Amino acid sequence: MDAQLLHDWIDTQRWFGGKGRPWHVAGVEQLAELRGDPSPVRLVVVSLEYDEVDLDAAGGQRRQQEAYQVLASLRPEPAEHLGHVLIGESDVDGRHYWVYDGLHDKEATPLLLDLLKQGGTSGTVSATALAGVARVPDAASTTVLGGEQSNTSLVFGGVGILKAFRKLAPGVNPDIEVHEALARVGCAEIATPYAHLAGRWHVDGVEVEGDLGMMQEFLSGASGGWELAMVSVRDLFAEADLHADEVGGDFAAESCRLGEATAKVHAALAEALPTQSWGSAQLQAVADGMLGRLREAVRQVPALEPHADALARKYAALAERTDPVLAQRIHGDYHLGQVMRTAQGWRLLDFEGEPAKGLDERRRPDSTIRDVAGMLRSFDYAARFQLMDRPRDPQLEYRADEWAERNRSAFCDGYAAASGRDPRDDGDLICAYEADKAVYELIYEARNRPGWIRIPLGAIERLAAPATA
Ligand SMILES: Nc1ncnc2c1ncn2[C@@H]1O[C@H](COP(=O)(O)OP(=O)(O)O)[C@@H](O)[C@H]1O
Ligand SMILES: O=P(O)(O)O[C@H]1O[C@H](CO)[C@@H](O[C@H]2O[C@H](CO)[C@@H](O)[C@H](O)[C@H]2O)[C@H](O)[C@H]1O
Repeated sequence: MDAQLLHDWIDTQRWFGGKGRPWHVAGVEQLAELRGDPSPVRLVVVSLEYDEVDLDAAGGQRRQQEAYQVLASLRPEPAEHLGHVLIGESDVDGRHYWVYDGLHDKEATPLLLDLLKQGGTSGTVSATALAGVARVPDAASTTVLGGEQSNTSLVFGGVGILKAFRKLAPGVNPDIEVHEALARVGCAEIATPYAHLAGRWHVDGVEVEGDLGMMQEFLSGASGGWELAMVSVRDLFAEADLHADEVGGDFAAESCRLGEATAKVHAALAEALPTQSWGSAQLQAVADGMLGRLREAVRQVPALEPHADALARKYAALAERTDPVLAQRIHGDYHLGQVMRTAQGWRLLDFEGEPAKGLDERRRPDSTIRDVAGMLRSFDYAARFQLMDRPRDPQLEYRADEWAERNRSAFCDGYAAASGRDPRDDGDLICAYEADKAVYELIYEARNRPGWIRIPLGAIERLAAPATA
């Protein structure tokens, strides 16, 4: 397939993380042909290389490489209904095709479903079917989820959802690993995993193996945590003379239940996967990592500079802690967009960890306080998001503070009730992890949504301010 065509298409996709940096296609490798003539469907890995040269630890020059998954649906005739997902026209194996993004092609996606349901292999792709996949109907209709996603998710027959990973990495994908481990210990606060896909491709001439996708139970009728929080804040702003606990859409009881569900998942993770006890050396390493991210963020967002010393002191306090910290597998990128409320309770989604981190780092044990801090930051985001496009209004800002505080506190209450340990008792940890998350968000917003930078910057100003008696 034509490399320039793939380049120009990938460069415009929401799931492509390298926008704005020059890069080129280094190779296109076919892993499997799911259907042959006359309209082949091929699962390919596009390897790309960034043009800028980095220095590696030994001072050598190297270029960063990445691999992306594409399901290419090759049609000998143009398909008008797929015009919005056309990759382009290309000559392949001596024939002319219109090439489409097969994950959006309802004639191509059933081939993936068949493979997932049957298990077994096709080319270098292997499918592992788990118990629940039998519930997905054979002739399932497919819907592609819209929205801001780092991957592409397909809903089959309203019963199963397949997340096809776009950016691939050799090794075990944490989302699959964690879902399987949690299902094994009977954790109820997740969507049951149904099947997964792995494949083999080459990096620098060496064959590697990695995960391509996971199918799990589709939580039908569930509502997203972020959307529910938005409704609650909207109701509060509509009656700004009332307190957060007086309006109909009060969210505190849900936040408390979310805290409980979070604590249960943390307990299940500690049961299912290895844990560590961190002493001062490990805490120093964590503080160093946070400091490194802070320095990088100051380089990218100069408005952070005046607060950098104060944040660095919070990280130093973490390293001075004398009590050991239990480290275990955690969610890693926890926020209101990663949880859904079903009729039975909250469910946690997407255990992939922070997309910007490498796979090894994402699989490393960490303090559960990283997740708690992530969700506390998310309550702050939810409270302030609807103030973004309005003229400044001190009354609404006051209400937003109140909403954030009420729900942050309810979440910690729920977490404490279910775990027997109140996260607020670990003030030094919470403070350092919350600051680190806000710094991550600052970089994320600068790259993706510059208009939102005020939210994490405001949090950093508050966290950096000297404590008042
Ligand atoms: N099991 C599920 N049931 C219903 N909806 C889901 C399920 N998993 C994910 N979703 C929906 O898809 C969105 C993106 O899923 P997520 O796993 O976070 O993907 P990504 O890693 O691409 O961000 C979620 O916010 C949710 O709306
Ligand atoms: O869900 P992803 O794994 O893609 O996470 C990334 O994008 C999130 C935004 O969609 C980002 O979350 C930040 O914005 C949220 C509101 O949109 C807010 O609830 C979160 O608290 C805030 O961190 C996330 O950080 C990023 O990794």
